[in-house]
Amino acid sequence: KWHKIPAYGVVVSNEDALARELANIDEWGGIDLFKIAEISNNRPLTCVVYHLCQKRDMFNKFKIAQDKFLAYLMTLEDHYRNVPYHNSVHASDVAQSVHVLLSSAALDSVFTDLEVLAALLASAMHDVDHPGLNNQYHCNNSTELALMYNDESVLENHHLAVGFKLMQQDYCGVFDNFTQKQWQSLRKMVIDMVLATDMSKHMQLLSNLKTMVETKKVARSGVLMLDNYTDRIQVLQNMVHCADLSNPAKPIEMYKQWNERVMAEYWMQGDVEREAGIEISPMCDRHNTSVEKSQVMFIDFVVHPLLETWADLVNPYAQEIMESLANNREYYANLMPSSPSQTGHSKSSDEGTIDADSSASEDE
Ligand SMILES: COc1ccccc1COc1cc(C2=NN(C3CCCCCC3)C(=O)C2(C)C)ccc1OC
Ligand SMILES: [Zn+2]
Repeated sequence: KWHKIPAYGVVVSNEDALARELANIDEWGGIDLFKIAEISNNRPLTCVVYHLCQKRDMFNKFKIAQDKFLAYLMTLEDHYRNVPYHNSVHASDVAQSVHVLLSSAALDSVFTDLEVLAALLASAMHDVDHPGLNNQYHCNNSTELALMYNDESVLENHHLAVGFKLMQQDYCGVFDNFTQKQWQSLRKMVIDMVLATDMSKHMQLLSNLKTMVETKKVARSGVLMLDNYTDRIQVLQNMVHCADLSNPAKPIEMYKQWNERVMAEYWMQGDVEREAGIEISPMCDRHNTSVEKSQVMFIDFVVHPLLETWADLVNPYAQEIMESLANNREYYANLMPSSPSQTGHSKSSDEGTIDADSSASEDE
């Protein structure tokens, strides 16, 4: 018997409320993923990604069986853990943020449908089965995962292995109608994007993006011209990376919730390390972290440099994102004990800086 698929993929008590929450899905910060998690019985990833694929007509373009795609999304979502930050709400946030970045006028018709599908799929699976303990923890303790992946992008390799393994299950045969060429291209792009979410690759990614901005070719219509795989995948990798680090550029109420969650997860890791009598990772010690200072430094040394470069690439179509980031930085700078908020992005005081390159190997 043909089972009717619910409008948003998931059976919900109040479909109208879900429809309302999803109405502004095309806008930056336009939807509240926490509310969507509540309404969808904690299936934000399934309903957001299913809805985005419907809006982008992916099922017809690639002859994807909707029931199998839904089964895959549900199984993928089931394999996100109930950790404070790296759960399926974060993945749904990254997917929606990528959807908005992809829709930038500077990227109009730049990417193929296959590349768009790959970016959405990479976002959906990019943190699956995240244990709430970062790469540095796994490497320091030679955990099973660190041994499996020889300390190299340990979590990111694991997210990919789990995300693709789940597709092998026959009821998740999402890409049965793909040609071998399509499948291999999709798989390679998803792998390249998810591996690029490893924070230890941040400086390399940012430097590639800066080079692209300096050498960018723009058509008369104002859209970017990307004529080889290296350039195309670098823009896609940076897009997913920007989405992954976009919390500080979202409406303050949502940003504050993400901040509480990421601190909770880091402090839990610090508790595990303290219990085990091992060195507590930076930012993970609940007894001496300045929440506001962490945010200002995260923005000044990691998020602003990245989003500013992205804004240059798609100029002028990311001004709203940059304004939101600047407002949110002031919010936390004003909350910082003692120092009045500084204007602009001056170097923070000499208590050391965050070098995403060195310490970042610890994360994601
Ligand atoms: C240095 O910032 C922090 C330290 C500890 C707690 C919070 C912060 C600031 O707030 C956020 C941070 C992250 C992340 N930071 N990093 C790493 C951390 C190590 C230092 C340098 C590289 C960046 C990550 O990998 C993720 C993406 C998970 C994500 C959301 C945040 O806020 C909503
Ligand atoms: Zn992530």
